[in-house]
Amino acid sequence: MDFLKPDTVLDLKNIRDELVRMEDTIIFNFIERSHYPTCPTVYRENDPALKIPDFSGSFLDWALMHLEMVQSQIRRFESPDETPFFPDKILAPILPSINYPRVLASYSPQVNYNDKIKDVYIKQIVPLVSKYDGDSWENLGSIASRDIECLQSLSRRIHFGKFVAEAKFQADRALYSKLIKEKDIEGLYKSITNEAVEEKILERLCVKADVYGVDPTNKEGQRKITPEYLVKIYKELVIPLTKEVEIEYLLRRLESE
Ligand SMILES: O=C(O)C(=O)C[C@]1(C(=O)O)C=C[C@@H](O)C=C1
Repeated sequence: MDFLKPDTVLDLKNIRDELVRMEDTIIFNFIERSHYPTCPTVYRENDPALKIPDFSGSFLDWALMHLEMVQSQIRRFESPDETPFFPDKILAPILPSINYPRVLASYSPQVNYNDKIKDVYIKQIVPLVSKYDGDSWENLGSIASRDIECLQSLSRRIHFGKFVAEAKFQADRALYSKLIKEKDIEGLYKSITNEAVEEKILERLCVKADVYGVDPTNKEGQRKITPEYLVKIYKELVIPLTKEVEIEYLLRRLESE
């Protein structure tokens, strides 16, 4: 899909194809993270053993915030599919602006689930994907770097819910306008849910985890990722959060009419 061509961005088939491609990015980012232990020091706020000058927060927050500041200067957050974890810290680009045509409602940047995504990642995903429970002082920088890759790919996937929601809204304005006016959250969940699509995703993830998670020339070797926990992460976290983004986006959609 091409963000300079709105028609390609709001085509549900293109959106779903892009979500499928993102599965590979997310799986390979989990595999990279799986070489390291949990390393709680990376996530502990204001750890006395890891003092960071002039900063309140965790080592991961420090690294992510500074990376986002640089990435904002090279236009990362001008792209409508990117959502910053530190929206108050992003800087003006040093490159000329691209002026993407607007495809999402103007309030869309305010639909930001990154705090929740970071919390869920640290508490629920890191323990599942890590090699073992423990610290690794010599790898703090590598682990934070892998975490940032995991977080940014999860954030992009989950916030893609905004494109899905906009495409669905435009495909049936009458139905969605009625549900939004009535604040019928249950009705909205029902109409955005497509169980067949969800099942297909989970089936495909099982196969991908099976194939990508182990050296194909040594199937008895160590598994870096298992179908069980990949399906669990998608079923219990990624898909539900994508739907939350869709609902929050839709509930405000009539503001933009
Ligand atoms: O593809 C859609 O229609 C979506 O809304 C996205 C998604 C997902 O997160 O993958 C979420 C809800 C649907 O039940 C199916 C899939």
